[in-house]
Amino acid sequence: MRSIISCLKRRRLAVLSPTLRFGCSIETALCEYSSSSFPEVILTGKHDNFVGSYLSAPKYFSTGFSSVHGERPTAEYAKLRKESLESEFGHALTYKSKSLSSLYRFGPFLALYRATIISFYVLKLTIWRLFVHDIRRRAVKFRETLIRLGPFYIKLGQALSTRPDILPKVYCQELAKLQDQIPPFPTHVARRSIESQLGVGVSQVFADISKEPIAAASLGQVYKAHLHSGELVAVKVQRPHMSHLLTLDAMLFHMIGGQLKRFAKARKDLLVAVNEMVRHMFEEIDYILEAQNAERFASLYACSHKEKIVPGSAATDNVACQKNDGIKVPKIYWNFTRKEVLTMEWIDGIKLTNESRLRKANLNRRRLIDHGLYCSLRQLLEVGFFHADPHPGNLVATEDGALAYFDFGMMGDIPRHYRVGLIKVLVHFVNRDSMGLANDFLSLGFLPDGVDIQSVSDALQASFGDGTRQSQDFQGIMNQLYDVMYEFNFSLPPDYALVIRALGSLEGTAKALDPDFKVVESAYPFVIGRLLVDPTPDMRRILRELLIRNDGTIRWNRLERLIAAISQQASETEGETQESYSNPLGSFDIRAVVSATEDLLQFILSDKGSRVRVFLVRDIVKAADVFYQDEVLNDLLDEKLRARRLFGYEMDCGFLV
Ligand SMILES: Nc1ncnc2c1ncn2[C@@H]1O[C@H](COP(=O)(O)OP(=O)(O)OP(=O)(O)O)[C@@H](O)[C@H]1O
Repeated sequence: MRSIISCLKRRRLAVLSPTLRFGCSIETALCEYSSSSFPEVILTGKHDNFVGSYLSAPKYFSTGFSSVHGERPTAEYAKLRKESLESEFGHALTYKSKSLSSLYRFGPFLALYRATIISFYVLKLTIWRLFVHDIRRRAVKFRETLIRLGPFYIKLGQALSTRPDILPKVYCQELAKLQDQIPPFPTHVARRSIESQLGVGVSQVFADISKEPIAAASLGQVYKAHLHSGELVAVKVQRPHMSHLLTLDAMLFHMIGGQLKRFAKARKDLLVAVNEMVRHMFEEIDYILEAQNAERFASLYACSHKEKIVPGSAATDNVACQKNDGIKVPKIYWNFTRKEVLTMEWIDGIKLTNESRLRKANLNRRRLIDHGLYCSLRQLLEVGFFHADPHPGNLVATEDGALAYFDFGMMGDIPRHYRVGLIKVLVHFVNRDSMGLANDFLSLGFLPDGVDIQSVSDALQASFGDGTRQSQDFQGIMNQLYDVMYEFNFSLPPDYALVIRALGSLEGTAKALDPDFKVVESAYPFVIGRLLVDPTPDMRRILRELLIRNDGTIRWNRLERLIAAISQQASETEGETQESYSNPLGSFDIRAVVSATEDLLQFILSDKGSRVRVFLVRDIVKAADVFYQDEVLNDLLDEKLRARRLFGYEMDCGFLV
């Protein structure tokens, strides 16, 4: 409380008082603000007809005004953005004027009021914890408290659920249950918001709209409506005053967090992580950005893209596209979309958790899982732009067997070196190469510089245990890794936290269809495919690591699996398969295999491959020995069928004797 009062005295609560004046356009002003020297404090500007408040998060502003994913915004986007802002802030002096100006006039008191409420709940929780020592009960209470505290804290809890580097595992598991916990807000408020955002009456835009929301979520709720043209649409309307509420809570949280850091030995990176989460939250309440994300996602994944691999290139968006019905994304109606209202095509779907409806619709679950996993792996390992929250509420099956994605508010964009890093982690994990894994974690920034890498490797090696890990759940594997890494003060870079969230959500969703589903195992053929088709040096190095041990010996079992996968792919390509559909996960261009094999042979024949050649010759001699001494040879001589299976044609094996 003292800190709030001191901030009030120092007038750092700019959000609540019209301290800044400017005489330029809204965009220029906000851009200037974003690059101003203000710390993470809310900024308010008042200039005749403009009152606004924003968290000074430069990335947030840059997303909105100067760059979208590093590109200049399209003219259409900039126009919509401007309209949205003007409508938002214009209303400060129109129909919402009273409520908003009173909000600002009484701002400091509102902040104090809110701070009191938050303190009350925090105090209650702290006292309760003094009497309850069971960590699971504590975690449940923590989750319940977050729900009481509202959208900001619910979203924060959802984000924290993927951060076992910040919170204990039990808490993370409990917070993962935080979904759609807020009751819907009244429809008349939603209608008013639609009208104010679109600038016309609801009946002028929609021929009809459902009386009650079809779905309510933490930040908004969805209505079903018909346009006058007859098209069925979903209208997502944001909860009122969302940006103000989030801003206020974010600011108070930041202030309290700052003080906590001073008094308690809070982790240094905690506030950085929370700031990143808040940034994502602000992105989520910008439906124009969400609509853009949906279109980008559709253009990349709603049809099958064969990436043109440009050796060494970082850009992966240059894709050629063939139509594929496997993935669907709702089409955006830009004319009826603003910052707080999103109008999109209505997609009728069956929730993946609704087993009986899926069965009735005669949908092939295996196909749904494979397509979902294939799409997710392409997002994470191939293209980089990914849906960070594919939980069962955001993925539905359509009657024709496609998978539809909803909710593009939380998206991640990982650069190529991170994607390669992820593949390395997977391969080192499968190889149980603890030193490789430890080095990956260090180079990806999971571990602080100067960490004793040998100790990390030893701890990881010990955790590999009895060798059953490969078939474990992704969540199980992560939990085990976290347990090990916790000792070494590891922290997850925000992008990776999102990747892990995406994989965790995906596994949860797939498990709703198939309780035995394992992400890591199922992803393996895809990873192999990536390694084969991508001829860049780093990928070739990983392929070699997969097949050849550090000491130069060859992993024959892996090679055998690889050859089996290739021959299956070859037979599918030739149309020999009897299956009703071909699994996209193991599909790759057979020409790429030839090129990969050539590269591998070149390596073996090069100077660097001299050790491998020694082991190769040794293994061949050993194998020949087995042929001479074992019954295998007799079997071969006796059963020509076996010979045919081994060599592909009937032969006289006599020469071997
Ligand atoms: N285009 C659509 N067609 C049909 N139903 C939809 C559509 N878009 C959303 N829905 C329904 O509305 C629900 C909520 O939508 P969405 O997840 O986009 O909202 P949200 O406010 O972003 O939720 P969250 O709290 O998960 O961020 C979805 O789970 C889905 O059931």
